[in-house]
Amino acid sequence: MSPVSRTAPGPARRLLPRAARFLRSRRRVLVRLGGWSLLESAQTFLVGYGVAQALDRGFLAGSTGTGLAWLAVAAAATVVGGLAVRGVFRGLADLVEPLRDGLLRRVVTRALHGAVAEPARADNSSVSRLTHQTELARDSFAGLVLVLRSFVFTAAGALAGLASLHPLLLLVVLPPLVLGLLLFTATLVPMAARQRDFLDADEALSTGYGAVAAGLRDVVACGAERRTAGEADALVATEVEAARSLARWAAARTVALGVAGHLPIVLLLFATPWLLERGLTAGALLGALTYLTQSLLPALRTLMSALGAAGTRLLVILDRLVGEDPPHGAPAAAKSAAAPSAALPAARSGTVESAATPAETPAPAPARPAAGSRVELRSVTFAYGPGAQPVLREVDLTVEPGEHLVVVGPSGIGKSTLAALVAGLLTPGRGEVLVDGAPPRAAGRSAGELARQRVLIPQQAYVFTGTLRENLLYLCPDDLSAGAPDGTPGGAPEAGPEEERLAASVAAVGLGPLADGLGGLDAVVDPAALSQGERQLIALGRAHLSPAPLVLLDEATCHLDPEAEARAERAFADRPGTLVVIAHRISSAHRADRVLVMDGARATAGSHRELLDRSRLYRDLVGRWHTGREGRCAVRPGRSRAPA
Ligand SMILES: Nc1ncnc2c1ncn2[C@@H]1O[C@H](COP(=O)(O)OP(=O)(O)OP(=O)(O)O)[C@@H](O)[C@H]1O
Repeated sequence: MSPVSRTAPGPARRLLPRAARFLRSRRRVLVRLGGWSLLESAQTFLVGYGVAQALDRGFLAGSTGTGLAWLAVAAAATVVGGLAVRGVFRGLADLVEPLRDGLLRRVVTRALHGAVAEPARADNSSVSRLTHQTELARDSFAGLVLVLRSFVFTAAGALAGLASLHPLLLLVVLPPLVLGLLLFTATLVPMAARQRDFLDADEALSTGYGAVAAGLRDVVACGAERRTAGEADALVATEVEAARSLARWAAARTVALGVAGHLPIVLLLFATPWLLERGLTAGALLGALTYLTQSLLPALRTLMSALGAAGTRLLVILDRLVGEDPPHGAPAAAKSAAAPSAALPAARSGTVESAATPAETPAPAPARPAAGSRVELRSVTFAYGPGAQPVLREVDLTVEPGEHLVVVGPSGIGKSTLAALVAGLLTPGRGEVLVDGAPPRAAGRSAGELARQRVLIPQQAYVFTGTLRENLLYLCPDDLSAGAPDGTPGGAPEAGPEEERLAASVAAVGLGPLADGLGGLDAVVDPAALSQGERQLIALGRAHLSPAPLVLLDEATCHLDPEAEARAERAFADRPGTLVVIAHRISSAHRADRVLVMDGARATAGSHRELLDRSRLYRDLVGRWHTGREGRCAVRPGRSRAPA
């Protein structure tokens, strides 16, 4: 029924021995619960029996007093039932809390063992197991004990009552009841399997989306959008199919509920003339209906829905908490869900083409940037929402190929927005942005081609777990990244012109000491262990090596000290290509061919000297920078738009 169903021994069979052990060790609690529950049987019996006697011996026999007395018996039975419930709840805690404690102990032990075995690998799912899943298990178990026990004792009381009123009543009521119960029982195991499939598919989907979200920059930068979307679609389709399959079994369960829960009443009414002919009294008929409608069938319905929902949930959760230890907490399907990121290692190692779909295969690109791109903004207006004030209004700008432009302006004026527009991450509301005569996101241009056309390094530099070499060659074509003799990307290469270029870029941006400290280019980098400045150096090295003729540095050196920043910027100025720097320090402006001052609606361009004469805002900014009131990274979480 489902493509994700299993043939391995089901969770029920795996858990049964443990459940039996758990219950055996709590015999006394069970006996106490049984004792209180017997009172519930008595209550059920007395309610139906009292109603029948009230009618036959009292009201129909002309003795109102007797009738009322029997009704009083039925009412008293209800009070006794209340006492029984109180006792049951007391006993319940003694059964349920040990289960929860045991589960918690097991989860903590497993998490600690996992952490000791693999310290670098955090098992975050333990938190969910410790809190949400153990609570769910406890609540579901408590609900099931209550409902199951109540059904057994209520059914015993009701069936005894029916038999005492007229044995033939059992003949009418029992067959549909048993048939419905059998049907229901038959759905239990497949339903649990479907529930498990659904949970697995759901976990796989969220793991998959998590992986995609974490690797979005890689996906966009490497042109793997279609492939990633295809993999995400497959995960969604699996979950849809699992949900459909679950719904089909839920429908089968509804049929079982109809047979067991409604057919006995219909049959009883249908068989009434036949029963009356065989000595059934009106009181007994009313008593039988009371048993069915007030006790037996409500208990059955509660049992079925509780077993259906809480039961299957409990089975699945318990299996997860106490079942076989998965390699490190993740279910099999969840691991396969990491599939979208499978595209990433190839992409990360620099083989951009290997990550792109055939339709998106980028055209061969020069290994070194050409003279540079020409960037034009023609009357560009951009706002972040339909009703929002434009951040840029009617901005015109031309950056010539090979030019080095520095953009300055007060915080929040739109400098990063400008960079994102040029990089093609945003599209202007009005006007046009052209890079070498075409919009960066021109129709037909793949993400891979876009990555070869320009590099944008934001403040929050992106470094991934992999070797330093892989990080640096991430945006390079194959000729440089496939340096290993066997062509294995990222392998230890032989010295050659490409290796020299790699070394030259490392030296140019000032990455040498960091590379040495890490253990060389083939040392594995742990992003979390790097400082922000170190991450920026690696991202700068990556941009420097890329063949893109346009480099956009959006405060990409803000965590470097002034000397390191100057060195990195010099490296980019010396690199062929067009360079646009969103300035972090005014010293950047001194090094530029031209400076663009953004001032709300206006943007003025000129050399540093010219702007000191012409722009009051520029003079202010220079003054502020010199007095040290500017120059910190203004990272705003959640606003990063740029793949590095
Ligand atoms: N994703 C976004 N959604 C809505 N508004 C945004 C978004 N990103 C930026 N803005 C707003 O657009 C304006 C310009 O932001 P932008 O980041 O381009 O300025 P900036 O000059 O680069 O600032 P800073 O120097 O502080 O980095 C700001 O008012 C900012 O709050």
